[in-house]
Amino acid sequence: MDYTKNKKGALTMKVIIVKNDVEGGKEGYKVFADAKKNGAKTFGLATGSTPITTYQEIIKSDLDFSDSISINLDEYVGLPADSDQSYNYFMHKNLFDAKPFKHSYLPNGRAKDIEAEAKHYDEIIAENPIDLQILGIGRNGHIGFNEPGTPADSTTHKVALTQSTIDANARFFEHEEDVPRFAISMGLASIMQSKHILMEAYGEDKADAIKGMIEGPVTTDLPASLLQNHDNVTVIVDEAAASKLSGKY
Ligand SMILES: N[C@@H]1[C@@H](O)[C@H](O)[C@@H](COP(=O)(O)O)O[C@@H]1O
Repeated sequence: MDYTKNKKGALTMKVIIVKNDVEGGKEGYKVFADAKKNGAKTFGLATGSTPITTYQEIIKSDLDFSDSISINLDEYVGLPADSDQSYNYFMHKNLFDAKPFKHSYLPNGRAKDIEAEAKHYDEIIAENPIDLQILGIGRNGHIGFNEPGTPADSTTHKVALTQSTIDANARFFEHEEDVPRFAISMGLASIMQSKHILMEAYGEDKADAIKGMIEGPVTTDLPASLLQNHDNVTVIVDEAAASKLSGKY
């Protein structure tokens, strides 16, 4: 375990390398438990397969979020209301049904006016500053749905998903053409405002993105690399996702 230096030479990312996602979930749980103990009230949550083991550990525990707020990163745009592919559905199934929060916010991907919804979501984030934000990473280094090239000062916005993300997400859908082409996502600036960021990544197909995030240049071509300029980031990766790192951690 060690720290990596950002461009300013400050110690930033705490990198924890684990055997697999099950071990990672236990470490992730500890980060949530510590945050709660230290008075965190608002938790930024993520979907995807990555945070599931952390959510499972939280569910098994006696952590109580009934006095906490959750704010999710993103949601697909335009899925049918009853879709079991929505991130709203995912969060209920994987966390909220077992561990209800006082209030849980997700962007409304079925809003008529997505721009107005984005503005409303930024107001929610401003009123509830995020104490701990959990993140996964896309194979192209995206965080939330902030694809390469997203401006660093972006707030919540509508996103056209890249083909790489559509392909990666197709595994969750019956047909590739069912994968939504648009989403609404917190922006990079919104994510960077969180007091503490927990990034988790598992598997070899995340190795390039993790290498760029920790050891590459800070560039919006790989949005997660911006995290080098945040002063409180914990990274939990398995050996496969860490396999391309050249520094000692
Ligand atoms: N919007 C989500 C991201 O929040 C997530 O980090 C990424 C990786 O997903 P997975 O964890 O399944 O690899 O997928 C989607 O694009």
